[in-house]
Amino acid sequence: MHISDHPAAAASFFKMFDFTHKLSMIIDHIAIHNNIRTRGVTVSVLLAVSTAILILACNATFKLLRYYCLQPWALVRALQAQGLKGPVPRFLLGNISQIVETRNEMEVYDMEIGDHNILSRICPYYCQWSAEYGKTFVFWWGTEPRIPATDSEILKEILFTKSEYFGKSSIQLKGGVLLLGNGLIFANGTDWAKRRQIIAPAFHIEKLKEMVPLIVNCTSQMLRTWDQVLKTTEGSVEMDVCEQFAGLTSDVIVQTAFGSCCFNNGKKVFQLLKSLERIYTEYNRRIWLPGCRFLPTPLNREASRLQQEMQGSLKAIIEARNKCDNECSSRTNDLLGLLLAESNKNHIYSTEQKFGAKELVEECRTFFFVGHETTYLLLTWTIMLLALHPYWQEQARAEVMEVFKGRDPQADLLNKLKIVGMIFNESLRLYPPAPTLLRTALSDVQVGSLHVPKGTTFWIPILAIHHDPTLWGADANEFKPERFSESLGNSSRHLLSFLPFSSGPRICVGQTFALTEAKVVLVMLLQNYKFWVSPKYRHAPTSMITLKPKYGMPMIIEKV
Ligand code: HEM
Repeated sequence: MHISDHPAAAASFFKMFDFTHKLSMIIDHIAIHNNIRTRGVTVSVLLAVSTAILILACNATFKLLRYYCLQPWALVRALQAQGLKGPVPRFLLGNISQIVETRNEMEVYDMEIGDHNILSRICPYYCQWSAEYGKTFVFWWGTEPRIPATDSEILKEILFTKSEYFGKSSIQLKGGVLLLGNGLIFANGTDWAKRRQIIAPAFHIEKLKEMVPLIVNCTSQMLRTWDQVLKTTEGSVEMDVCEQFAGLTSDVIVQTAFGSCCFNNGKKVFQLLKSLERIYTEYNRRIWLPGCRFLPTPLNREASRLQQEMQGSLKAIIEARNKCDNECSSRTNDLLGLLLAESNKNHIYSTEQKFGAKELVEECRTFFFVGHETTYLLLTWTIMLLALHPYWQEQARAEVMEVFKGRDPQADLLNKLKIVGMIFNESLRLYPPAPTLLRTALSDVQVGSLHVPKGTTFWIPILAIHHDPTLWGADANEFKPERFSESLGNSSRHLLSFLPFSSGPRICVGQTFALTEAKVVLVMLLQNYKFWVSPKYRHAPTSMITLKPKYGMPMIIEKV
């Protein structure tokens, strides 16, 4: 256990240091008056240091004991007293080992291509436990109790009516910060409200419209390279579209959110994120005891080196943007422009709400990750579904041809794409890029008939909700875009059955950005190419933070 792993222990260390100093001065005073000295080192110093070490050790032990034993034990009792059952947790690990083992077992095999019943593969532990204990049970992620929430009335309370009682826990922060950064996505309370207020204007619909030509430009560059490859082959080519879309969406987020002067450093950040993702995957395959991540193992050392390089590249982006020429400074309303303006302000906010250089770096890191990862996955799964369903591929192409008549996509016409919208919704339902959500009670709160103690987390399995036959019908695992023929607002179906972007005040801030980008790219793809699934494709969806195809998405591509 490292001292920095536990902020409270770190604080007590510094208090103790101060205390040692004062104690040593008092004892020194007594020692000098009584003439007690041993080889130049006063007895007082030795006495004070050993007393301080003892007190420090007791204090830290008590805090660790409270954090890892007493608090979880109190939570177990409070939840059990209300009749909540669940799998038996192990000391410190909770049910992590069962989760990791069942997931690894399922991933040994590939699925049939065209089989969209992926819940039992992605969340096998949930299927097993919900069959055994019913809809509401409790399992443990380390020392954090997690209660699945799928009922719409409960979801309404967590995400809307009582959302202020919920936030992100320190365990979630520790798990995700490696990739996602400690930005808006992990903030709580007034800190979250302040950050959201600064960031939201960058995603205003009018701002997004200005970004469409930039997205068209980035997509054209990708398609030019595809055309060049196609010229050298006999009319068709095989390509891993997952890799292609990852590159494209990273170019788009750098250009639209950070400015063109950041391009090279932006590329570097994405390479580093890719390496960090490999490490994160490796971390998730193992079972970790608290503090293990601070041991100097080769994996931990590599993670720390990459983290440092990442901080360096992000700082370079911020410096470059600060010095940037007119091209960038005219776009002060993009994401980085807004963040820089905020951090350059003379702050009237309390230290807690301060938006300084550190916050700026972390926020940029969040946007680098979430700004491209989820959108390239939406595009990847959508192309797979269209390749498997030529009827819908043709319907979508016909609509695109009718609306744009072969021209580049324009912002004002994008909302005329009804069929394309239905296809994206159905793709987000079957393959939600963010398959689960977590909401931790920041104080005691009543939810439905449950008294939820502070520290309890609701685990919202978006994937399970989206595949639930009681909500979506017996054909819930089939690709049927016609389900979304009514607009979502008019649909009689409960809004909380479809949560790809979450809902309530913490709904994805980049939702419209992502859908605008995805539409522009899909329009340009359908105008130019036809898609078939390659015989090399292995259907093996896997989930770490996001839901992705384990072995990429090789596709056969042909000119229209
Ligand atoms: C298909 C694409 C996307 C999907 C499916 C998606 C999904 C989500 C979900 C489910 C959440 C809630 C997470 C939670 O509360 O734990 C979320 C939050 C967030 N998303 Fe997205 N997202 C997408 C694209 C984007 C893009 C393009 C950006 C930015 C450019 C973005 C930025 C964010 C941020 C900053 C949050 C945190 C919001 C807050 O807590 O106030 N997302 N997203």
